[in-house]
Amino acid sequence: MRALKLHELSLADRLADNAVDALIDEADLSPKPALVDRRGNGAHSDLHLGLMHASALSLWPMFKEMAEAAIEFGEVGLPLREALGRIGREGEQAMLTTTHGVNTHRGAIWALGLLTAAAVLAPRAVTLTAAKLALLNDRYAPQPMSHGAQVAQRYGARGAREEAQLGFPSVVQRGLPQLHRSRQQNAGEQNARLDALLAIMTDLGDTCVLYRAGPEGLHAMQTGAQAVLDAGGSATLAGRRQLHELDLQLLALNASPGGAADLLAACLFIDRLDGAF
Ligand SMILES: CC(C)(COP(=O)(O)OP(=O)(O)OC[C@H]1O[C@@H](n2cnc3c(N)ncnc32)[C@H](O[C@H]2O[C@H](COP(=O)(O)OP(=O)(O)OP(=O)(O)O)[C@@H](O)[C@H]2O)[C@@H]1O)[C@@H](O)C(=O)NCCC(=O)NCCS
Ligand SMILES: Nc1ncnc2[nH]cnc12
Repeated sequence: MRALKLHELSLADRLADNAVDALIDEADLSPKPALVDRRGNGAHSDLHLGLMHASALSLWPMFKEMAEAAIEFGEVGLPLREALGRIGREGEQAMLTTTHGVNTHRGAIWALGLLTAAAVLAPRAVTLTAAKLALLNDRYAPQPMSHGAQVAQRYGARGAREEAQLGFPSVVQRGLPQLHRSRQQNAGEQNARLDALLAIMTDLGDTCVLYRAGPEGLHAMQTGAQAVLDAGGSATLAGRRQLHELDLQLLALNASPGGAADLLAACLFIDRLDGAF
């Protein structure tokens, strides 16, 4: 049978491929501090790499449906926002069925879902358009006392919702510039991605870390990530030593930067967007 060429796939197909590839590349990237990677489960007892892959693949139809909804509605507005909310909730159910109830990618569904729709509407202004969608209030969204909501109440933390509503500052101001800088310095692609993750961690109010390890854990994540970059980044021996220290410290605190991992996937998605059009 003749293989399909890239341009014969629909835009929705290509964006769904891009989103799932970003999730798989994030999961595979190693060594990530306290996160699931090729080495092991990090700070998680209920996650492993195979589950992260299965979860990512289970989300492909959801990302395609989100892109198709954006094509159908054609503009930022409440009808599209509420369609994305419904599709996202169904996607979460598909994820939970695949993982037998483990939350692998809730934050990623939110961030990459908004970015996928935004990439259809305004490929040159993706984060701004995603922010406009995130600012609209989905009347059908349940208001559970999520981990994010609990730490927002306890510490006044800015979580996944605000990150999107502000246009993903951790991605635009930290992750993507570091990814490009490290590539320019010939760090190698895997080291450049690790550096991008670390740059996101230096400033993020990651509600996963706050929920599991409180402000002490968040401080350890932010200062430890900065120390790796200050030592020269993941491509250098001194940076690798600091990265190992950070891994040990976060594991001891049970502090998994799951929010930062999702935002690295968002970086990789945006970085590859040119190839999807
Ligand atoms: C608006 C929502 C994002 C809901 O947000 P909220 O903060 O209320 O809910 P949470 O359930 O806490 O999920 C937010 C997830 O976002 C990631 N995250 C954390 N901090 C940030 C941040 N500062 N910026 C961006 N993203 C962030 C994070 O996801 C990752 O961690 C997950 C594991 O977390 P958790 O469940 O807490 O897990 P553990 O500690 O491991 O649990 P136990 O071991 O104790 O069991 C993992 O999934 C990563 O993805 C946060 O978890 C949005 O979700 C929403 O409204 N959804 C409804 C439907 C919808 O509209 N969908 C999208 C349409 S486009
Ligand atoms: N690699 C990873 N490990 C743990 N939690 C995550 N959430 C998203 N990616 C993750």
